[in-house]
Amino acid sequence: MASTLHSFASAADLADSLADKVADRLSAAIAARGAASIAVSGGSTPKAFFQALSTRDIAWDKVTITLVDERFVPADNTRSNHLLVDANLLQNKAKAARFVPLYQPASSVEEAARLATAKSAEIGIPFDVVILGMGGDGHTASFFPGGSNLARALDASTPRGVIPMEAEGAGEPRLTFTFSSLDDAALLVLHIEGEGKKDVLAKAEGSGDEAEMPIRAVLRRATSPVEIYWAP
Ligand SMILES: O=C1O[C@H](COP(=O)(O)O)[C@@H](O)[C@H](O)[C@H]1O
Repeated sequence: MASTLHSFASAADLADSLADKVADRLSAAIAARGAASIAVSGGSTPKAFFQALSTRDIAWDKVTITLVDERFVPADNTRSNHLLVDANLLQNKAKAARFVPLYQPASSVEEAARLATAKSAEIGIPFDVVILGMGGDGHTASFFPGGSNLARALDASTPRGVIPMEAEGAGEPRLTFTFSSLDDAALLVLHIEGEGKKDVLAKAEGSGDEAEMPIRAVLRRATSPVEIYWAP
């Protein structure tokens, strides 16, 4: 499916524009079905966007927020994506939203993935909005090059749900939604910032294996068009 690049003069401009776009999509879903869902990424990039989105005037009590991926760490760990969402998105007007965490206090990441799959199954599918990020190694969600479960995660026939992932570049074991859970979102966004990420994107858009740069799976095979949001 084709992708469209939206470039902005600054990260602040991008955050505002993306927040407006996402808020419009969530409001449209609420108008149509009485509920809306969004799966967001962690990492360093989405903070300003989260803060902008949290102020938008929509019926947040009808919105379910989850993460596209998470570290297998509790929510008070500084590396938790849940902590980032708590501090920056579940604030202001968005405080009224329901949050479904991927981390579960289980004895193994495999068990946590099973529990997270069961909990997230209550969220309507497909997601109304998915916001992906991308690492300098070409990973997105927790689809890491060399990841223990990468082939399963990227296989379009793997059912929707959350699976475990371990990889050298990932630090802790991870929990990630599968490709099939994310690629058909009504609004599918890849949010990246900086010249370095633009170069990584250009490389990913070239030829080469998906396993080498897993973002390629999204750019090449997502059912929905990919809206790429970039600022320097
Ligand atoms: O590990 C992760 O990294 C990616 C990219 O993060 P960034 O810090 O380079 O913006 C992120 O999309 C993913 O959700 C996160 O778990």
